[in-house]
Amino acid sequence: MSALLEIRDVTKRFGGVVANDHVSLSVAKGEIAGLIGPNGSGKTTLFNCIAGTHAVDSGEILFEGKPISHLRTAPIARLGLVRTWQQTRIYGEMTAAENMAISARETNGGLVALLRPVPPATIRRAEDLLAFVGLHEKRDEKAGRLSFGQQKLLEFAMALMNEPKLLLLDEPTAGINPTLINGLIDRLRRANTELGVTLLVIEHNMRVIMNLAHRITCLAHGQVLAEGTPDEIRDDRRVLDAYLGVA
Ligand SMILES: Nc1ncnc2c1ncn2[C@@H]1O[C@H](COP(=O)(O)OP(=O)(O)OP(=O)(O)O)[C@@H](O)[C@H]1O
Repeated sequence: MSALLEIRDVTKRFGGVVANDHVSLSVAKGEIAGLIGPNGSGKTTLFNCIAGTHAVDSGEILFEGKPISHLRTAPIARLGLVRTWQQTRIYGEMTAAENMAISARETNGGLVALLRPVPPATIRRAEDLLAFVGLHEKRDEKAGRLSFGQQKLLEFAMALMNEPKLLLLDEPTAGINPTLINGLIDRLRRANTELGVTLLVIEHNMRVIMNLAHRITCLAHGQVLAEGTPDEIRDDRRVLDAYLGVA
């Protein structure tokens, strides 16, 4: 598998805090990669650097072989690299279907595009994706009335609207009840196998990430501590120590 995303020696500081300290990692096209590490180890900062929210202090980030570290969020999203957030970002007063339509437009022309009628192809894709995440029956319900787990599924469907090549998911299962978690894992896997979306997933739930990821990178103190298959990471003493605060 060729590298879709390559992070080369990236450092990001906030004043005296080195949040990412010479981090290198790559995500192959077609894989589900996991990113783990104790609180404050630099996972979200790395996502922000990749997605263009933060400028890196040094190092380089390549997407499909092209440098993207100088680009902002919107142009990066247009290249097919999209992220989701720990907190859901949906419009509660709009219906699920309207949220889907808006997410298609936000990366394709800004708020001005909202004034234009929704193209039939967008409506069809929104319907298909709502069905894909199991929310088709809720399409006309206000998004703010959906359960938290359903809102996360809606947000996932919204992220798929623009046919991302790489989706960065920040704690997709946080706050979701165990029954819905299994459904979400299934949808993430199917997005990977059926829709061809490569995934890079930050996850604190070890059961989820060990189950889902093909390969896992563990950060500690802003640095890459370990990298390997779920089995290798599970058996790595350094990873356990980092979580116990020993490393
Ligand atoms: N905007 C910011 N300004 C100042 N310091 C920051 C900022 N963002 C992150 N940090 C610091 O950078 C370090 C890494 O934080 P980051 O949020 O990336 O870790 P994390 O692994 O995502 O943590 P968590 O698992 O708790 O979300 C922490 O010391 C944090 O306090």
